[in-house]
Amino acid sequence: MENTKQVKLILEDGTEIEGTSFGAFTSSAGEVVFSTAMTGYPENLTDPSFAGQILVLTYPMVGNYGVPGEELYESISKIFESDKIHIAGLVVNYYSEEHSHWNAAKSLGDWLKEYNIPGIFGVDTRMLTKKLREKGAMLGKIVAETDVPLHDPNLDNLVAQVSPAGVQHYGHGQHKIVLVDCGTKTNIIRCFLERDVELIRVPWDYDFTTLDYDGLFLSNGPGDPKMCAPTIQNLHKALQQDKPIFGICLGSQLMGLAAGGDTFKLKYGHRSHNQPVKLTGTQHCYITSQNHGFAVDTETLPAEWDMLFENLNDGTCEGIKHKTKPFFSTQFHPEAAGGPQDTEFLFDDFLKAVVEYKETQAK
Ligand SMILES: NC(=O)CC[C@H](N)C(=O)O
Repeated sequence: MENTKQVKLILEDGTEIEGTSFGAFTSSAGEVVFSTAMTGYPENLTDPSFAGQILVLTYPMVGNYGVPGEELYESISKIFESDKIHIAGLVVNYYSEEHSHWNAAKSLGDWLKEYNIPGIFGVDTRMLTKKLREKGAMLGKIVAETDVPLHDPNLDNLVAQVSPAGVQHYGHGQHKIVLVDCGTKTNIIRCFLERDVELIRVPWDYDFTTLDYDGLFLSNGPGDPKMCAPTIQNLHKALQQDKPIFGICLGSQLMGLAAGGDTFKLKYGHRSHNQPVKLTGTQHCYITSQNHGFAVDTETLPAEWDMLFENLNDGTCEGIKHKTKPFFSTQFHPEAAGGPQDTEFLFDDFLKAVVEYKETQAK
């Protein structure tokens, strides 16, 4: 065994669990959250929405397919959801040191080491998940040699930390889409570039209302949506117009806040690849990929807005929609990566709304 150093996972309620270190032998604090997805750790670890979080995976064997090598397409990763690991730490039951997969370039442990992120294995992650479900998401820390204080990442402006510094352009399609990057997953960019789009990717606090565009997209991102005051202000202005707007995850929460509604923190969040959501007014259920700890409080939405999707596990809001204007959002991830791709058609619905908007403008 390459590394048999012991480390501890300590939760804010006093729970202490001993395990073995893999990845970087260092200490780290964050919010402890769990995902019940069975695969997809390369995607999860690079999803910027996980910034500040110690991720517990309930699937018992992790690392067996290693980590793929990077490949770029027009400066965008073809493989990962951003250009680095964002989690604060990783907690697994069995870490498989021997990996084997046709596109593996390195082990999960070596990849974590590259970014100085600690992992702990030998933890009963299902017991831990039951605890997090009963008590709710908790702060915690992985402690190696030196202790660190607990830290609540939801008090930080994590979006400002993961959003890009400048504006970038991609694609040469017919429809000009502004993507407000609050920590976007690259598969959202890939989903747009597979369609007839020119993408203008702007930072979270950029005043996009001054730009010439046909449709506005609001990305996913880490932390409490209420930290994004400048984005909410700009979005509020965009809501006064008629140009189509689509938001995913944090983008959905920002849409709710800009519309005048409120958001709240869920007891333990939704993180998995099999979350059932119902399209309001129908009996259609979609199985979706999710990663969120906050949600829009539908009770607080103004009269012009409706819930678009409902989570069939806990009844919470999985998306909202304006009753008359082409504005809609999903709390889940239609771009998947990882997870089911059943709702990718929502990108087409958005672009259809863009085409319709442009046709009415041309009349
Ligand atoms: N994936 C996301 O965009 C997550 C949004 C927000 N940070 C939440 O946890 O609810």
